[in-house]
Amino acid sequence: MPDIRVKICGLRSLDDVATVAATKAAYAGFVFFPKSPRHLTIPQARELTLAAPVGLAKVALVVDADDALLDAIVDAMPLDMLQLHGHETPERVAEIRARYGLPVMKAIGVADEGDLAALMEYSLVADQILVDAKPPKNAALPGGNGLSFDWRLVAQRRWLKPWMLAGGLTPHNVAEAIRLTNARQVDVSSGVESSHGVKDPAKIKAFVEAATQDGPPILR
Ligand SMILES: O=C(O)c1ccccc1N[C@@H]1O[C@H](COP(=O)(O)O)[C@@H](O)[C@H]1O
Repeated sequence: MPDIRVKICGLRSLDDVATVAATKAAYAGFVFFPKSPRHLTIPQARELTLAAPVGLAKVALVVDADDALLDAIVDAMPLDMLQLHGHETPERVAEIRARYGLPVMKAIGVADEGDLAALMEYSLVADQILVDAKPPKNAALPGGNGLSFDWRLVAQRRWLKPWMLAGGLTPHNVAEAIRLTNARQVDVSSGVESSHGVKDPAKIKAFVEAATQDGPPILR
């Protein structure tokens, strides 16, 4: 089986970073969105990103961020990617890519067939596409809600750029999600937490092992 690249999102402590760094996860995500229980201030995120090993890609997650916020984030810490999880237009994605010279991953919410056209549209301008569940109407968060979508909608599909599957993934369902969709990259936040916004080291380890087929089968 080809390598599966795993992103663990919403790290909030040095212990979280150490836990993720000790697994085969490829990416660590840091959230800059005040409404999120995973939100970090810039000094907090700087400390965590500096503690992360070079081989672990550090991703800053923002939601409709303006240049002032992005400037402050990018200037303060080492980053490998920007994740745009709001209503950024294709033009804004291109602008951010050009301004910061960092790879940009654009999140797209999927609920039905009608949402798939956006994946192709954004794959023209972003470096990666994050295929997430569409948040419920009036949800406080545009992602990180622990909700999945019908994976058959994206099963075996390809776009112009690498893509990552997200939304409601857990140590128990990630292997099946990969098998069904043929995703080569997966992203998780809620599914590796013991309570809202609090990461669980055992779940992180179990998730990475299940995704990379690197551990014992998970018994339910
Ligand atoms: O994690 C958050 O708090 C968050 C806030 C705002 C936008 C996105 C957020 N997380 C991303 O949402 C998806 C799915 O998360 P979950 O596994 O269903 O909880 C994932 O890409 C996170 O990076």
